[in-house]
Amino acid sequence: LTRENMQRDDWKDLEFKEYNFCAKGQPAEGGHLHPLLKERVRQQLKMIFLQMGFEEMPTNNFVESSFWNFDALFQPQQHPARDSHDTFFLQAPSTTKQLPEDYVERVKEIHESGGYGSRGYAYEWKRDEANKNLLRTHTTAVSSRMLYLLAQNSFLPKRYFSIDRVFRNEAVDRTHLAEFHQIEGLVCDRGLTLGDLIGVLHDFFSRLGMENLRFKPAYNPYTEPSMEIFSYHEGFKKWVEIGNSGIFRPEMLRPMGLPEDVRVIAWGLSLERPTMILYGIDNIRDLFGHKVDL
Ligand SMILES: COC[C@@H]1[C@H](c2ccc(C#Cc3ccccc3)cc2)[C@@H]2CN(C(=O)Nc3ccc(OC4CC4)cc3)C[C@@H](O)[C@@H](O)CN12
Repeated sequence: LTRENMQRDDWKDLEFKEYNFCAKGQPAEGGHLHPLLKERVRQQLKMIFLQMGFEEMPTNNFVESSFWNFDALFQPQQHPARDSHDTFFLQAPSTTKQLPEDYVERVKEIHESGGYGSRGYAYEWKRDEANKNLLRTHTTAVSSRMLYLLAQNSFLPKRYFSIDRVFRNEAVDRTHLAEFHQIEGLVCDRGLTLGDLIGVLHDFFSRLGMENLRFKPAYNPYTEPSMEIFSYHEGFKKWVEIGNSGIFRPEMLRPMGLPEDVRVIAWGLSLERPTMILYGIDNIRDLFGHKVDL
């Protein structure tokens, strides 16, 4: 039935089948409680950090330079996470302008030939690569900015946290979208050890109702040692991975100008995973409400 034969009235002698009032409508995609649900879990986590004496980091810049997101973290320029299959690079503005030049020089040095006891990566570090703007792939980019600032004045012990959106250029599926909220905590002080990291993890996760933790050796380019964190979930009767953690490497901290005996312990988890588990949601799309047709 076209608009023309509607206008020409010749629809009157056409045969129509009975209208089916029982036809199913379009499926109503994902519920829309999620911003409130996630916001409630986010506020609970913020309260936990504040009660533990942590200050919130300023995370209102989704756009970051590769320098702060990768190079400052001693993540080599040929690392796979840095290619456009895993990272959203910006076309405009494609490059960052202002970087602290003296610090950039020390970062170039530590990547190319090491220093402070490190061998470095022995490759030619390129400024153009560091200048590329991207959507931050982790809130650890904000942590590196905050630690650099800490080193600019006379060092004082600090506890920082952040809970904000991060972006990964990855295939989306039922439980993974191209973005999620990362939760990150860090403690910066003289002489911190792995024991302090394990202790602060027990303190933090016990406030989320997760008591018996287990730790597994892991790898991150910017932490050594690194540990995956597991907690036994009574409901599922199995060990659930609840986050990742580690001690930031000297190759990241020393070029910033932090004193040799200063250590930084840090950990991270996502906001979506706990929200899904705490509220029994099994499709991450219900949490975001994105109409992503796969
Ligand atoms: C690309 O995906 C990364 C994300 C996200 C993640 C992983 C690592 C970090 C980090 C870090 C880090 C490490 C060292 C120094 C600084 C930051 C942050 C987020 C979660 C981290 N994970 C995660 O959140 N799991 C989780 C957390 C809480 C929880 O609570 C329930 C009530 C019981 C349940 C589950 C672990 C896995 O889900 C993992 O498969 C997915 N991970």
